[in-house]
Amino acid sequence: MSSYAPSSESPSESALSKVVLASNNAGKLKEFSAILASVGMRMVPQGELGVGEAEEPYATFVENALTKARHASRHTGLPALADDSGLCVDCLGGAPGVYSARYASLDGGEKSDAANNRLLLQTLEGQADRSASYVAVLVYVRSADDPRPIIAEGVWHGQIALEPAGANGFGYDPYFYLPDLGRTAAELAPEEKNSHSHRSRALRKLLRALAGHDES
Ligand SMILES: O=c1nc[nH]c2c1ncn2[C@H]1C[C@H](O)[C@@H](COP(=O)(O)OP(=O)(O)OP(=O)(O)O)O1
Ligand SMILES: [Mg+2]
Repeated sequence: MSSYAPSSESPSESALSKVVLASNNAGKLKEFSAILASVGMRMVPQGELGVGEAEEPYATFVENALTKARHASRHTGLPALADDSGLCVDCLGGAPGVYSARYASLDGGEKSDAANNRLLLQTLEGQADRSASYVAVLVYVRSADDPRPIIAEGVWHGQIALEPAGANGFGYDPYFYLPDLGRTAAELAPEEKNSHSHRSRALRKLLRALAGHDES
């Protein structure tokens, strides 16, 4: 099937279906496509267009997301949307934060969700304050050198659980406990996670900003 919308679809659909989603994370891609589908939109994952990973050398989510978006746009000639996200733990001063994907590997371990979760649990052993937030910063560029990127941030507060629970989601989700919901993010159905998550909050803000952008 073509990645591009047929001309019979709405203007927003045909415009956004020519946007590259600048991520190779299968968990993020699933969440983005479900949220976008719920508002009748789709974007093309960069992998479908042969775009590989961008470097993420910066200490802020926004700079990394901007670099990923510019990279995907440069390689495809299309507008691009990127997500840089992570888990910020209060008693660790916001770590692992932008380094969440590399948390264990920066400590000599492997680069995997399992190793990251093991290190997190070990680091928080005996810690009473286990409050944490997921943060997602999304950046949209119309071209690789767009001088006016659109930026949106979403935050989701929770607690780091003592034991993992649930098999949905990805990354730190089995340990990200939501006191209000009484479950971890990995115990939520995908549509429940998408109605609460940092990523969905940021994406809804971004879509609103995008809709109003050319008028402002
Ligand atoms: O909803 C989430 N549920 C669980 N974990 C999450 C979530 N959101 C971010 N995270 C964690 C996973 C990874 O350790 C890091 C993102 O790192 P980040 O560099 O943005 O993504 P990535 O390298 O996996 O994919 P890509 O850069 O291609 O988008 O934060
Ligand atoms: Mg990454």
